[in-house]
Amino acid sequence: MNMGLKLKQRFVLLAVVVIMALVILYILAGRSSAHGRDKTWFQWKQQKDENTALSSNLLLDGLMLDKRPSGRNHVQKGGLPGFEPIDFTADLGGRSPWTIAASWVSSRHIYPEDAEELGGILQKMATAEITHADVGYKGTQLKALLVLNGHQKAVFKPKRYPREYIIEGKPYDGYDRHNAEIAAFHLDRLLGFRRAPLVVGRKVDLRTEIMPVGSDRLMSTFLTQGNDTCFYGKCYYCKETEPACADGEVMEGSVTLWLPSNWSLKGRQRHPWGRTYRNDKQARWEYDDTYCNSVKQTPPYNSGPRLLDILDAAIFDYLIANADRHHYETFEKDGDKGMLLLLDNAKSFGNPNHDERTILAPIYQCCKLRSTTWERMKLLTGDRLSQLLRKSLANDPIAPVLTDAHLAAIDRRLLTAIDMVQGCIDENGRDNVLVDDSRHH
Ligand SMILES: Nc1ncnc2c1ncn2[C@@H]1O[C@H](COP(=O)(O)OP(=O)(O)OP(=O)(O)O)[C@@H](O)[C@H]1O
Ligand SMILES: [Mn+2]
Repeated sequence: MNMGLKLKQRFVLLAVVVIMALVILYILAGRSSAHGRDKTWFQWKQQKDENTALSSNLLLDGLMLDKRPSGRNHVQKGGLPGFEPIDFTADLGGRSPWTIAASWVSSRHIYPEDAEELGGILQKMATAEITHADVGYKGTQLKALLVLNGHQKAVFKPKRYPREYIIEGKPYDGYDRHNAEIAAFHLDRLLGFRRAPLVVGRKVDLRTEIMPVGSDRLMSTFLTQGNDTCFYGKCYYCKETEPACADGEVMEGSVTLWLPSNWSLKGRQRHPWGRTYRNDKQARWEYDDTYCNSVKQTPPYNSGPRLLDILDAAIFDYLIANADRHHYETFEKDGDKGMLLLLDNAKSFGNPNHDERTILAPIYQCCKLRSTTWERMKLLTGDRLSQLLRKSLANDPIAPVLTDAHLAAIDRRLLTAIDMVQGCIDENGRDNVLVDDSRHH
Protein backbone atom coordinates (compact mmCIF):
# COMPACT_ATOMS: atom_id res chain seq x y z
CA MET A 1 0.00 0.00 0.00
CA ASN A 2 2.72 2.39 1.10
CA MET A 3 4.96 1.10 -1.63
CA GLY A 4 2.15 1.43 -4.19
CA LEU A 5 1.58 5.09 -3.30
CA LYS A 6 5.25 5.85 -3.67
CA LEU A 7 5.28 4.28 -7.14
CA LYS A 8 2.21 6.27 -8.09
CA GLN A 9 3.79 9.48 -6.77
CA ARG A 10 6.96 8.78 -8.73
CA PHE A 11 4.96 8.24 -11.90
CA VAL A 12 3.02 11.49 -11.45
CA LEU A 13 6.27 13.36 -10.77
CA LEU A 14 7.86 11.91 -13.90
CA ALA A 15 4.80 12.82 -15.99
CA VAL A 16 4.87 16.39 -14.66
CA VAL A 17 8.58 16.72 -15.48
CA VAL A 18 8.07 15.40 -19.02
CA ILE A 19 5.11 17.72 -19.65
CA MET A 20 7.04 20.71 -18.31
CA ALA A 21 10.00 19.86 -20.53
CA LEU A 22 7.70 19.68 -23.57
CA VAL A 23 6.08 23.00 -22.67
CA ILE A 24 9.50 24.68 -22.32
CA LEU A 25 10.65 23.24 -25.64
CA TYR A 26 7.46 24.44 -27.31
CA ILE A 27 7.88 27.97 -25.93
CA LEU A 28 11.53 28.11 -27.00
CA ALA A 29 10.72 26.95 -30.50
CA GLY A 30 7.92 29.51 -30.82
CA ARG A 31 10.23 32.28 -29.62
CA SER A 32 13.01 31.52 -31.99
CA SER A 33 10.74 31.64 -34.99
CA ALA A 34 9.10 34.85 -33.76
CA HIS A 35 12.44 36.43 -32.94
CA GLY A 36 13.70 38.02 -36.10
CA ARG A 37 17.38 37.67 -35.49
CA ASP A 38 17.14 33.94 -34.94
CA LYS A 39 14.89 33.72 -37.93
CA THR A 40 17.44 35.47 -40.07
CA TRP A 41 20.13 33.03 -39.10
CA PHE A 42 17.77 30.15 -39.46
CA GLN A 43 16.67 31.29 -42.91
CA TRP A 44 20.25 31.88 -43.80
CA LYS A 45 21.24 28.32 -42.89
CA GLN A 46 18.24 26.97 -44.73
CA GLN A 47 19.05 28.99 -47.83
CA LYS A 48 22.68 28.00 -47.66
CA ASP A 49 21.69 24.36 -47.72
CA GLU A 50 19.25 25.03 -50.53
CA ASN A 51 21.87 26.86 -52.51
CA THR A 52 24.43 24.11 -52.29
CA ALA A 53 21.81 21.69 -53.47
CA LEU A 54 20.83 23.80 -56.46
CA SER A 55 23.25 24.62 -59.18
CA SER A 56 23.54 28.35 -59.71
CA ASN A 57 22.19 27.97 -63.23
CA LEU A 58 19.05 26.36 -61.93
CA LEU A 59 18.62 29.06 -59.34
CA LEU A 60 19.11 31.89 -61.78
CA ASP A 61 17.70 30.64 -65.02
CA GLY A 62 15.15 28.09 -63.94
CA LEU A 63 13.48 29.64 -60.95
CA MET A 64 13.49 33.30 -61.74
CA LEU A 65 13.44 33.71 -65.43
CA ASP A 66 10.71 32.87 -67.80
CA LYS A 67 12.08 33.21 -71.32
CA ARG A 68 9.18 33.87 -73.64
CA PRO A 69 9.43 33.02 -77.32
CA SER A 70 9.62 36.76 -78.07
CA GLY A 71 13.09 36.68 -76.57
CA ARG A 72 12.12 39.32 -74.05
CA ASN A 73 12.90 38.53 -70.45
CA HIS A 74 9.73 38.36 -68.44
CA VAL A 75 9.99 38.26 -64.73
CA GLN A 76 7.76 35.61 -63.28
CA LYS A 77 5.03 36.55 -60.86
CA GLY A 78 6.64 36.51 -57.46
CA GLY A 79 10.04 36.35 -59.14
CA LEU A 80 12.86 38.73 -58.55
CA PRO A 81 12.88 41.66 -60.96
CA GLY A 82 16.31 42.84 -61.97
CA PHE A 83 17.92 39.50 -61.21
CA GLU A 84 18.20 38.29 -64.78
CA PRO A 85 21.76 37.90 -66.06
CA ILE A 86 22.81 40.65 -68.45
CA ASP A 87 22.81 39.53 -72.08
CA PHE A 88 25.78 41.21 -73.75
CA THR A 89 24.54 40.10 -77.16
CA ALA A 90 21.17 41.87 -76.79
CA ASP A 91 20.07 43.38 -80.08
CA LEU A 92 19.58 47.14 -80.25
CA GLY A 93 17.48 46.95 -83.39
CA GLY A 94 19.78 49.34 -85.23
CA ARG A 95 19.14 52.15 -82.76
CA SER A 96 21.91 54.21 -81.19
CA PRO A 97 22.95 52.73 -77.84
CA TRP A 98 23.55 56.24 -76.47
CA THR A 99 20.08 57.42 -77.42
CA ILE A 100 18.51 54.42 -75.70
CA ALA A 101 20.57 54.90 -72.53
CA ALA A 102 19.81 58.64 -72.43
CA SER A 103 16.09 57.97 -72.83
CA TRP A 104 16.17 55.60 -69.85
CA VAL A 105 17.17 58.16 -67.26
CA SER A 106 14.37 59.20 -64.91
CA SER A 107 14.21 60.98 -61.57
CA ARG A 108 14.51 57.78 -59.55
CA HIS A 109 16.37 55.39 -61.84
CA ILE A 110 19.18 55.51 -64.37
CA TYR A 111 17.73 52.59 -66.31
CA PRO A 112 14.51 50.58 -66.06
CA GLU A 113 14.05 47.23 -64.38
CA ASP A 114 13.40 45.46 -67.67
CA ALA A 115 16.20 47.15 -69.63
CA GLU A 116 16.52 44.41 -72.22
CA GLU A 117 19.08 46.38 -74.26
CA LEU A 118 21.35 46.88 -71.24
CA GLY A 119 23.85 44.22 -72.26
CA GLY A 120 23.89 45.44 -75.84
CA ILE A 121 24.73 48.94 -74.66
CA LEU A 122 27.48 47.68 -72.33
CA GLN A 123 28.85 45.74 -75.28
CA LYS A 124 29.00 48.96 -77.35
CA MET A 125 30.69 50.81 -74.49
CA ALA A 126 33.35 48.10 -74.47
CA THR A 127 33.94 48.11 -78.23
CA ALA A 128 32.84 51.40 -79.83
CA GLU A 129 35.54 53.34 -81.59
CA ILE A 130 37.17 55.98 -79.39
CA THR A 131 37.02 59.25 -81.33
CA HIS A 132 38.67 61.48 -78.74
CA ALA A 133 40.58 61.06 -75.46
CA ASP A 134 41.51 63.71 -72.94
CA VAL A 135 42.67 64.05 -69.34
CA GLY A 136 40.05 63.59 -66.63
CA TYR A 137 37.62 66.54 -66.42
CA LYS A 138 37.73 66.94 -62.66
CA GLY A 139 38.27 65.04 -59.45
CA THR A 140 41.34 63.94 -57.57
CA GLN A 141 42.02 60.55 -59.18
CA LEU A 142 43.77 59.56 -62.40
CA LYS A 143 41.34 58.91 -65.23
CA ALA A 144 40.74 59.75 -68.86
CA LEU A 145 37.74 61.22 -70.59
CA LEU A 146 36.77 59.33 -73.70
CA VAL A 147 34.41 60.21 -76.50
CA LEU A 148 32.94 57.12 -78.12
CA ASN A 149 31.75 57.00 -81.72
CA GLY A 150 28.41 58.82 -81.82
CA HIS A 151 29.51 61.67 -79.51
CA GLN A 152 29.09 59.74 -76.27
CA LYS A 153 31.28 60.84 -73.35
CA ALA A 154 32.60 58.23 -70.95
CA VAL A 155 35.05 58.04 -68.06
CA PHE A 156 37.96 55.61 -68.26
CA LYS A 157 39.49 54.50 -64.96
CA PRO A 158 42.68 52.49 -65.51
CA LYS A 159 43.70 49.28 -63.79
CA ARG A 160 46.28 49.94 -61.08
CA TYR A 161 46.32 46.65 -59.16
CA PRO A 162 46.17 42.93 -59.85
CA ARG A 163 42.87 41.39 -58.69
CA GLU A 164 44.35 39.67 -55.62
CA TYR A 165 46.08 42.80 -54.35
CA ILE A 166 44.86 43.73 -50.87
CA ILE A 167 44.80 47.37 -49.81
CA GLU A 168 45.92 47.75 -46.20
CA GLY A 169 45.55 50.81 -44.02
CA LYS A 170 42.74 53.35 -43.96
CA PRO A 171 39.42 52.24 -45.43
CA TYR A 172 39.74 54.85 -48.20
CA ASP A 173 43.42 54.22 -49.00
CA GLY A 174 44.90 53.31 -52.35
CA TYR A 175 44.31 54.24 -55.96
CA ASP A 176 40.93 53.82 -57.64
CA ARG A 177 39.99 50.23 -58.51
CA HIS A 178 38.49 49.92 -61.98
CA ASN A 179 37.09 46.46 -61.22
CA ALA A 180 35.35 47.84 -58.13
CA GLU A 181 33.59 50.42 -60.27
CA ILE A 182 32.28 47.61 -62.50
CA ALA A 183 31.22 45.32 -59.65
CA ALA A 184 29.48 48.20 -57.85
CA PHE A 185 27.36 48.93 -60.91
CA HIS A 186 26.18 45.31 -61.00
CA LEU A 187 25.54 45.21 -57.26
CA ASP A 188 23.52 48.44 -57.42
CA ARG A 189 21.32 46.74 -59.98
CA LEU A 190 20.91 43.56 -57.92
CA LEU A 191 19.89 45.62 -54.90
CA GLY A 192 17.16 47.16 -57.05
CA PHE A 193 18.47 50.72 -56.71
CA ARG A 194 19.58 51.47 -60.30
CA ARG A 195 21.23 54.69 -59.16
CA ALA A 196 24.69 54.05 -60.65
CA PRO A 197 25.56 54.95 -64.25
CA LEU A 198 26.39 52.12 -66.65
CA VAL A 199 29.89 50.65 -66.27
CA VAL A 200 31.74 48.02 -68.26
CA GLY A 201 35.29 46.68 -68.44
CA ARG A 202 37.37 47.42 -71.52
CA LYS A 203 40.84 46.61 -72.77
CA VAL A 204 42.14 49.62 -74.66
CA ASP A 205 45.08 49.50 -77.05
CA LEU A 206 46.84 52.75 -76.19
CA ARG A 207 48.86 52.85 -79.43
CA THR A 208 46.02 52.24 -81.87
CA GLU A 209 42.98 53.50 -79.94
CA ILE A 210 44.24 56.45 -77.88
CA MET A 211 47.40 57.89 -79.42
CA PRO A 212 45.75 58.87 -82.75
CA VAL A 213 42.90 60.69 -80.98
CA GLY A 214 44.41 61.82 -77.65
CA SER A 215 44.55 65.51 -76.78
CA ASP A 216 47.97 67.13 -76.37
CA ARG A 217 47.28 67.53 -72.67
CA LEU A 218 46.76 63.79 -72.30
CA MET A 219 49.55 62.72 -74.66
CA SER A 220 52.07 64.92 -72.85
CA THR A 221 51.64 62.64 -69.81
CA PHE A 222 52.51 59.44 -71.72
CA LEU A 223 55.75 57.63 -70.97
CA THR A 224 57.15 54.10 -71.15
CA GLN A 225 58.39 51.84 -68.37
CA GLY A 226 60.28 48.88 -69.78
CA ASN A 227 57.98 47.50 -72.48
CA ASP A 228 54.86 49.07 -71.02
CA THR A 229 53.11 52.24 -72.14
CA CYS A 230 51.93 54.42 -69.24
CA PHE A 231 50.22 57.75 -68.59
CA TYR A 232 49.87 59.86 -65.48
CA GLY A 233 47.11 62.23 -66.60
CA LYS A 234 46.15 65.46 -64.93
CA CYS A 235 44.41 65.52 -61.58
CA TYR A 236 44.98 66.50 -57.95
CA TYR A 237 46.84 63.29 -57.10
CA CYS A 238 48.36 62.73 -60.56
CA LYS A 239 52.15 62.41 -60.48
CA GLU A 240 54.67 61.61 -63.17
CA THR A 241 56.25 59.12 -60.75
CA GLU A 242 52.97 57.23 -60.29
CA PRO A 243 51.58 56.55 -63.75
CA ALA A 244 49.08 53.87 -64.68
CA CYS A 245 50.77 51.34 -66.93
CA ALA A 246 49.41 49.11 -69.65
CA ASP A 247 50.39 45.51 -70.13
CA GLY A 248 52.54 46.30 -73.14
CA GLU A 249 50.24 48.67 -74.97
CA VAL A 250 46.96 47.16 -73.82
CA MET A 251 45.45 48.90 -70.82
CA GLU A 252 42.57 47.40 -68.90
CA GLY A 253 40.09 49.74 -67.29
CA SER A 254 36.48 50.59 -66.57
CA VAL A 255 34.28 52.67 -68.84
CA THR A 256 31.48 54.65 -67.17
CA LEU A 257 28.82 56.13 -69.37
CA TRP A 258 28.41 59.89 -68.93
CA LEU A 259 24.93 60.95 -67.88
CA PRO A 260 22.91 62.80 -70.54
CA SER A 261 23.21 66.59 -70.60
CA ASN A 262 19.50 67.16 -70.00
CA TRP A 263 20.00 65.61 -66.55
CA SER A 264 22.59 68.03 -65.23
CA LEU A 265 23.98 67.36 -61.79
CA LYS A 266 23.57 69.51 -58.74
CA GLY A 267 27.17 70.08 -57.62
CA ARG A 268 28.93 68.18 -54.92
CA GLN A 269 26.84 68.02 -51.77
CA ARG A 270 28.53 67.16 -48.50
CA HIS A 271 27.61 63.72 -47.19
CA PRO A 272 26.45 64.12 -43.56
CA TRP A 273 28.42 61.01 -42.56
CA GLY A 274 31.52 61.96 -44.55
CA ARG A 275 34.96 61.40 -43.07
CA THR A 276 37.45 64.14 -42.16
CA TYR A 277 40.40 62.37 -43.83
CA ARG A 278 42.51 63.62 -40.94
CA ASN A 279 43.97 61.78 -37.98
CA ASP A 280 43.65 64.76 -35.64
CA LYS A 281 40.00 65.51 -36.24
CA GLN A 282 36.86 63.43 -35.85
CA ALA A 283 33.59 64.07 -37.64
CA ARG A 284 30.61 64.64 -35.36
CA TRP A 285 29.03 61.29 -36.23
CA GLU A 286 32.16 59.56 -34.97
CA TYR A 287 31.67 60.68 -31.36
CA ASP A 288 27.97 61.65 -31.18
CA ASP A 289 25.57 58.72 -31.50
CA THR A 290 22.58 61.10 -31.43
CA TYR A 291 23.89 62.84 -34.56
CA CYS A 292 21.05 61.50 -36.71
CA ASN A 293 18.53 63.53 -34.69
CA SER A 294 20.08 66.75 -35.94
CA VAL A 295 20.47 65.45 -39.50
CA LYS A 296 16.78 64.53 -39.51
CA GLN A 297 15.85 68.12 -38.70
CA THR A 298 18.01 69.68 -41.40
CA PRO A 299 16.87 70.14 -45.00
CA PRO A 300 16.99 68.25 -47.32
CA TYR A 301 16.98 65.37 -44.81
CA ASN A 302 13.88 66.45 -42.91
CA SER A 303 11.48 65.51 -45.69
CA GLY A 304 11.41 63.60 -48.97
CA PRO A 305 13.59 60.68 -49.99
CA ARG A 306 17.08 62.06 -49.28
CA LEU A 307 17.71 60.52 -45.85
CA LEU A 308 16.36 57.17 -47.07
CA ASP A 309 18.74 57.44 -50.04
CA ILE A 310 21.63 58.07 -47.63
CA LEU A 311 20.60 54.92 -45.71
CA ASP A 312 20.38 52.85 -48.91
CA ALA A 313 23.81 54.14 -49.87
CA ALA A 314 25.15 53.09 -46.46
CA ILE A 315 24.01 49.50 -47.06
CA PHE A 316 25.46 49.57 -50.59
CA ASP A 317 28.76 51.10 -49.46
CA TYR A 318 29.12 48.67 -46.58
CA LEU A 319 28.70 45.70 -48.93
CA ILE A 320 31.29 47.03 -51.38
CA ALA A 321 33.46 48.48 -48.58
CA ASN A 322 33.41 52.02 -49.90
CA ALA A 323 34.32 54.44 -47.11
CA ASP A 324 34.88 57.32 -49.52
CA ARG A 325 31.43 58.81 -50.15
CA HIS A 326 32.46 62.24 -48.94
CA HIS A 327 30.15 64.09 -51.34
CA TYR A 328 27.28 63.05 -53.52
CA GLU A 329 25.33 64.42 -56.45
CA THR A 330 21.67 64.56 -57.37
CA PHE A 331 19.80 65.71 -60.45
CA GLU A 332 19.60 69.47 -60.51
CA LYS A 333 16.02 69.64 -61.75
CA ASP A 334 14.69 67.50 -58.89
CA GLY A 335 15.91 69.84 -56.16
CA ASP A 336 15.62 68.49 -52.60
CA LYS A 337 13.65 65.51 -53.87
CA GLY A 338 16.47 64.42 -56.17
CA MET A 339 17.88 60.92 -55.80
CA LEU A 340 21.35 60.33 -54.44
CA LEU A 341 23.37 59.11 -57.42
CA LEU A 342 25.80 56.31 -56.73
CA LEU A 343 28.63 57.89 -58.74
CA ASP A 344 32.27 57.05 -58.11
CA ASN A 345 32.45 53.65 -56.46
CA ALA A 346 36.09 53.04 -57.32
CA LYS A 347 37.40 53.14 -53.76
CA SER A 348 35.66 49.91 -52.88
CA PHE A 349 36.69 46.24 -52.73
CA GLY A 350 40.08 47.11 -51.24
CA ASN A 351 40.37 44.42 -48.57
CA PRO A 352 38.11 41.34 -48.54
CA ASN A 353 39.22 40.48 -45.01
CA HIS A 354 38.07 43.72 -43.47
CA ASP A 355 34.50 44.84 -42.81
CA GLU A 356 34.33 48.56 -42.10
CA ARG A 357 31.47 48.79 -39.65
CA THR A 358 31.53 52.59 -39.46
CA ILE A 359 30.18 52.73 -43.02
CA LEU A 360 26.91 51.58 -41.41
CA ALA A 361 26.85 54.55 -39.01
CA PRO A 362 23.80 56.10 -40.73
CA ILE A 363 21.97 52.80 -40.14
CA TYR A 364 22.86 52.28 -36.49
CA GLN A 365 22.44 55.95 -35.65
CA CYS A 366 19.13 56.53 -37.48
CA CYS A 367 17.70 53.00 -37.22
CA LYS A 368 15.69 53.45 -40.39
CA LEU A 369 15.59 51.84 -43.82
CA ARG A 370 13.33 51.64 -46.86
CA SER A 371 11.19 48.54 -46.58
CA THR A 372 11.91 47.69 -50.24
CA THR A 373 15.64 47.65 -49.48
CA TRP A 374 15.09 45.50 -46.41
CA GLU A 375 12.99 42.97 -48.34
CA ARG A 376 15.57 42.80 -51.12
CA MET A 377 18.39 42.25 -48.62
CA LYS A 378 16.55 39.33 -47.08
CA LEU A 379 15.98 37.78 -50.50
CA LEU A 380 19.73 37.83 -51.09
CA THR A 381 20.93 36.00 -47.97
CA GLY A 382 22.88 32.78 -47.95
CA ASP A 383 25.18 33.04 -50.91
CA ARG A 384 22.47 34.27 -53.25
CA LEU A 385 23.96 37.74 -53.53
CA SER A 386 27.43 36.52 -54.46
CA GLN A 387 26.00 33.92 -56.83
CA LEU A 388 23.92 36.51 -58.65
CA LEU A 389 26.79 38.96 -58.73
CA ARG A 390 29.20 36.32 -59.99
CA LYS A 391 26.78 35.44 -62.73
CA SER A 392 26.11 39.07 -63.58
CA LEU A 393 29.82 39.84 -63.88
CA ALA A 394 30.71 36.70 -65.79
CA ASN A 395 30.19 38.21 -69.24
CA ASP A 396 32.07 41.43 -68.63
CA PRO A 397 35.03 41.76 -71.02
CA ILE A 398 37.52 41.86 -68.14
CA ALA A 399 36.01 38.95 -66.16
CA PRO A 400 36.77 37.67 -63.59
CA VAL A 401 35.99 41.06 -62.08
CA LEU A 402 36.15 40.07 -58.40
CA THR A 403 38.10 37.40 -56.56
CA ASP A 404 36.23 34.72 -54.60
CA ALA A 405 37.38 36.40 -51.38
CA HIS A 406 35.57 39.63 -52.30
CA LEU A 407 32.43 37.74 -53.31
CA ALA A 408 32.43 35.86 -50.00
CA ALA A 409 32.93 39.16 -48.16
CA ILE A 410 29.74 40.56 -49.70
CA ASP A 411 27.64 37.65 -48.38
CA ARG A 412 29.21 38.03 -44.94
CA ARG A 413 28.64 41.79 -44.86
CA LEU A 414 25.03 41.38 -45.94
CA LEU A 415 24.40 39.26 -42.83
CA THR A 416 25.95 41.88 -40.58
CA ALA A 417 23.82 44.60 -42.15
CA ILE A 418 20.68 42.47 -41.78
CA ASP A 419 21.50 41.75 -38.15
CA MET A 420 21.97 45.43 -37.51
CA VAL A 421 18.62 46.42 -39.01
CA GLN A 422 16.94 43.50 -37.24
CA GLY A 423 18.42 44.78 -33.98
CA CYS A 424 16.79 48.15 -34.69
CA ILE A 425 13.46 46.44 -35.40
CA ASP A 426 13.66 44.40 -32.19
CA GLU A 427 14.39 47.52 -30.20
CA ASN A 428 12.10 50.09 -31.81
CA GLY A 429 9.43 48.06 -33.55
CA ARG A 430 9.06 47.38 -37.23
CA ASP A 431 6.86 50.41 -37.91
CA ASN A 432 9.43 52.80 -36.47
CA VAL A 433 12.28 51.39 -38.55
CA LEU A 434 10.99 50.35 -41.96
CA VAL A 435 9.69 53.08 -44.23
CA ASP A 436 7.41 52.40 -47.14
CA ASP A 437 7.83 55.38 -49.42
CA SER A 438 6.88 53.61 -52.65
CA ARG A 439 4.01 56.03 -53.22
CA HIS A 440 6.52 58.87 -53.65
CA HIS A 441 7.95 57.32 -56.79
N1 LIG B 1 29.12 59.25 -65.46
C1 LIG B 1 29.12 60.54 -65.14
N2 LIG B 1 28.18 61.37 -65.65
C2 LIG B 1 28.18 62.66 -65.32
N3 LIG B 1 29.06 63.24 -64.48
C3 LIG B 1 30.00 62.47 -63.94
C4 LIG B 1 30.08 61.07 -64.23
N4 LIG B 1 31.13 60.56 -63.55
C5 LIG B 1 31.66 61.58 -62.87
N5 LIG B 1 31.01 62.73 -63.08
C6 LIG B 1 31.33 64.03 -62.49
O1 LIG B 1 32.71 64.09 -62.24
C7 LIG B 1 32.99 64.19 -60.84
C8 LIG B 1 34.24 63.43 -60.47
O2 LIG B 1 34.10 62.05 -60.78
P1 LIG B 1 34.66 60.94 -59.80
O3 LIG B 1 34.02 61.14 -58.46
O4 LIG B 1 34.54 59.62 -60.45
O5 LIG B 1 36.19 61.36 -59.76
P2 LIG B 1 37.20 61.35 -58.54
O6 LIG B 1 38.53 61.74 -59.06
O7 LIG B 1 37.13 60.06 -57.84
O8 LIG B 1 36.62 62.51 -57.64
P3 LIG B 1 36.75 62.62 -56.05
O9 LIG B 1 38.17 62.81 -55.76
O10 LIG B 1 35.90 63.82 -55.75
O11 LIG B 1 36.20 61.35 -55.47
C9 LIG B 1 31.72 63.67 -60.20
O12 LIG B 1 31.57 64.18 -58.91
C10 LIG B 1 30.66 64.15 -61.17
O13 LIG B 1 30.36 65.51 -60.97
MN1 LIG C 1 36.74 59.33 -55.97
